[in-house]
Amino acid sequence: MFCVSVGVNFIGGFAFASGIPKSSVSATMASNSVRVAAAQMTSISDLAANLATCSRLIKEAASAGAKLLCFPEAFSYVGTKDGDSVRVAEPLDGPIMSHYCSLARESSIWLSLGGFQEKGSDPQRLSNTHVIVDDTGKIISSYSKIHLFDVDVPGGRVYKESSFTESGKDIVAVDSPVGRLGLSVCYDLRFPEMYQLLRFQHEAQVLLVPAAFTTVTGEAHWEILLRARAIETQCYVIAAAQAGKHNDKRESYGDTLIIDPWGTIVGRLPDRLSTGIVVADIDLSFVDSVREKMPIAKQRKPIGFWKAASL
Ligand SMILES: O=C(O)CNC(=O)[C@H](CS)NC(=O)CCC(=O)C(=O)O
Repeated sequence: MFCVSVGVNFIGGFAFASGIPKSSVSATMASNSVRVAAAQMTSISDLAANLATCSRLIKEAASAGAKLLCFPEAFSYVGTKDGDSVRVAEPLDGPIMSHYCSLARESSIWLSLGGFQEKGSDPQRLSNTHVIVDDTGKIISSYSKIHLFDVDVPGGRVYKESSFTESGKDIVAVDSPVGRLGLSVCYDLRFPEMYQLLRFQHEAQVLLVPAAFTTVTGEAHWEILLRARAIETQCYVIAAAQAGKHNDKRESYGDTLIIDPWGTIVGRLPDRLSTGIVVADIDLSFVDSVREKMPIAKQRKPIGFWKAASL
């Protein structure tokens, strides 16, 4: 079974839980736009099973005409306990990432692989790395998660990501066929200054937020934070999410979203927890027009202004 969902909240967006969409997708594509896709999945502690799911979703996205497919944080593996992901961690030139690079090449599609367990020099700790692969299967950029999820979730678990993860140091933006991408991972979403830098210093047009939000925090904050980041940076936001039960102890909120620079949701799966892809058309001239009509880049005050004003 598959379903296509197009409604007031899905302007230009299509979602399908599996298979090829019923409607003729290309007939509705705007002339100067580029199609993107975002995946939703429930990764488990089985590398081969997750790779098979990703492979299927990559083929779906490519046949829907998407130039870029974004996967959620921890797409290749979600362990049952913290140590598990350190054990499966590999360098970016290891066998796991090369499988994903081959899939990109075979389907001629760019991939955003958010939250790969990257092995570093410290055997006790990994980097939570967002990797961009081009349509020839080449890794062209990577960003390691800067803000680590050390949080006592009210009514939920205590998380201490820093106990097994090394924090990244560099902000990363990279050009792609769908515009200039600003890279981030999950909990970074709560730190707006990073997205301000991505927009105003690194000239991002499309912000990528692969995530595995908790159910409690997702319900309260997910959509609001994502739409706020889109509105205040005047960027498209693509937020691929882990969804549902990974194991007995772990569950993710889901609700993969694509949002335009006006804050409108243009892509959302019909079911918050299903596995599948959603596609939407990115129109960079719309980014320009929003920025031209509301010129916040020129109107914002430098830090020095605030210091002087408060004296
Ligand atoms: O470790 C893995 O397997 C994948 N990584 C995660 O799940 C990470 C670190 S524990 N989760 C988050 O950042 C949740 C953020 C969140 O839920 C919020 O900001 O509210």
